[in-house]
Amino acid sequence: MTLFACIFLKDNLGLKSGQIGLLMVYLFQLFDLFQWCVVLSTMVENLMTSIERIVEYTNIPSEPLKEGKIEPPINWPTSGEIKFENVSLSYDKNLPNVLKGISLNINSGEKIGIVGRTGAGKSSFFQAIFRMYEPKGKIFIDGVDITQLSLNNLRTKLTIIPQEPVLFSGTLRLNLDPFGKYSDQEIWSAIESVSLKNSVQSMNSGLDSLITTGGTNLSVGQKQLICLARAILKKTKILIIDEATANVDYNTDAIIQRTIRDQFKDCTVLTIAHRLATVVDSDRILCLSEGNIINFGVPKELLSDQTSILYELTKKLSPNEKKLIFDIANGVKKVDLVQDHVPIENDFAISDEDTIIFDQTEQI
Ligand SMILES: Nc1ncnc2c1ncn2[C@@H]1O[C@H](COP(=O)(O)OP(=O)(O)OP(=O)(O)O)[C@@H](O)[C@H]1O
Repeated sequence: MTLFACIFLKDNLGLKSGQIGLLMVYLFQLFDLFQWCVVLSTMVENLMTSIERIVEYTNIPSEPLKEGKIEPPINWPTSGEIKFENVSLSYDKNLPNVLKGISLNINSGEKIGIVGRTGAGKSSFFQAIFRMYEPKGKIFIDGVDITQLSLNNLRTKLTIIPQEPVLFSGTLRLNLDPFGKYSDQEIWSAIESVSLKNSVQSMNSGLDSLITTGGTNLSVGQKQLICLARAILKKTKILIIDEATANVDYNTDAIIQRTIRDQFKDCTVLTIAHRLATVVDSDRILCLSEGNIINFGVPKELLSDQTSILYELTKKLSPNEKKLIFDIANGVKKVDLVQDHVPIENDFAISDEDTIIFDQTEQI
């Protein structure tokens, strides 16, 4: 438009050809500049959401991590017994209780599966143990009332493997041992326990290989195995698993379960799982519904009771899956029921930058 105006009005405006050329050059540069301004303003707008989030987070009152009424004994907990006495939990004082007066005893070293329909209160049960929200009633671990402990003392003594594995951008070593507490030998031993030793050894940088933010260069199963290695290193007397294997295939689930059985033999392990095969070989199953305990017993007995929640949950399964659940509960070894897995070692490859690149097929 400007070009045509210049050509047709050249004489009227008294412009020379050279001036028109110069005008066009500046005009094109200006277009680029405008485009770049639009790109930058959109980027700023997008990035401002991060600032908004930071401001929001800084306004959240921090938890009093160090304030506690009692100090636990050194090395607490040594046996991992858990006792709930009339425990209720509500997410806000204006909201109804999601755990309604729960009382139970979990013995030292017991493996407990927690099942129930969605919204039954399974995760809330864990929230109460970690005091993410303050529960009413009393929770004892090895005889110590955890509601009287500082959050720091409580949470450093428990380990959780959450549904979404948490990995940081940084080295593999940092992800396994963020506080630099363990020797290389201990870290390697944990890596070996989760079948990652050969893969990590084959990397140029070994433990110093890089993991991208959130572990985006790993599959879900691989991230879970790294989280499991981290839990093995920390090795607390109580391990809590919140649907950690919900998004992995049966074989990876079997590897994780087998590793947990081997490595946490003497620990109390509480596991929430929607996949019944994951928990039906537990010592006891806790069945929750609407924040109440409906059944708490040995899987085999619960499955023979047609009124139990566990039996009810098997009704939705295919005949093969149902048979698998009953077989496991009747003592057929779970690891024998899944196909041999493809070793995870095959899935690793290393780029020139020493970043760990995994096959994204999640076939471990
Ligand atoms: N942060 C929260 N704020 C308010 N209510 C919540 C919150 N988290 C959970 N709830 C409520 O607490 C109840 C129990 O939820 P919870 O997450 O413990 O159930 P769940 O058995 O773990 O379910 P799912 O299997 O779907 O994870 C539900 O009614 C839910 O709506």
